[in-house]
Amino acid sequence: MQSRFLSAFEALPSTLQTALAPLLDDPDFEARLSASQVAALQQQTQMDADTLALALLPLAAACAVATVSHFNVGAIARGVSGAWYFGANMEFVGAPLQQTVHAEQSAITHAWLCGEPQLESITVNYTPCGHCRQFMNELNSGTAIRISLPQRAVSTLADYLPDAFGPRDLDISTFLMDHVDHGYVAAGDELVQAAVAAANASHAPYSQSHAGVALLTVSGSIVTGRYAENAAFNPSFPPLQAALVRLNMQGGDVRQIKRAVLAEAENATLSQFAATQATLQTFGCSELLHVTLNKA
Ligand SMILES: O=c1ccn([C@H]2C[C@H](O)[C@@H](CO)O2)c(=O)[nH]1
Ligand SMILES: [Zn+2]
Repeated sequence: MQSRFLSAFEALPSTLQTALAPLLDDPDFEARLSASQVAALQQQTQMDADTLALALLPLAAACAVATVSHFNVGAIARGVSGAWYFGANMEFVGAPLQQTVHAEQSAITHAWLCGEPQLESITVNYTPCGHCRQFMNELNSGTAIRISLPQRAVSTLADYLPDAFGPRDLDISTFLMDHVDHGYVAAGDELVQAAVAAANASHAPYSQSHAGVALLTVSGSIVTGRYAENAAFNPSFPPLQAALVRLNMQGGDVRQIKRAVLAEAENATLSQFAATQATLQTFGCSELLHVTLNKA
């Protein structure tokens, strides 16, 4: 079992420990559960889905990298496919606080990067902040997404974010997690192509400044992240942060990043380059290639 899970695992109810042990003992456990794994856990523990998700939260929170606040937030995004995706907050020493990843953003991005088409629920160990409520309002599940918290009745985003401002106010009809392919191409190696694929699936309906990041780790694996814009602009989630979420969920560490590629649409209004470069430098990575995307 990955060391980050050890103490949280030991504090779980014993029936849940028994049911989870084979999954967590897999060294390649990527902090997500397939629909059949969720069904098996429910069957073995006799817990309903909301109870099980709440019980699993300490494991999600154990993925937090809270080097500034030491406040671990965990979230579990539950997809319509039946799969569940862990998320946790990430803080970056040496970078501005604005680069922080919230647990809800982490779980949602994790689900999106794994190809989940839509979310049904999100379970979190603290009440979602205003920024996360706004971030969630970009989703294709709209304000119907269920929000489950410890010792609180399950409500929807509509309850947590009344009188919401969202994509529809700007006449946008493509929502976060909708399947898109922007059809860009660029020449380059495998890492470049991974960044191109990420940009092609990015959500930038407000600026059309589609962007994707690909990271190469010291162990040779590639992790990608897609840019996700928000109707209120500031809660937009940068492509580097998305890749860092995936890296963290896979058990990786920002200090393992060897080389990075940022792929951005040609003549875009916005650029992620300076921010991406600055944040990567705080991890000791100075190898960032900037690739321009053209329509095929
Ligand atoms: O909704 C919230 C509120 C806060 N945090 C994180 C951000 C930061 O890392 C820490 C302190 O705010 O908690 C979340 O992950 N989600
Ligand atoms: Zn938040």
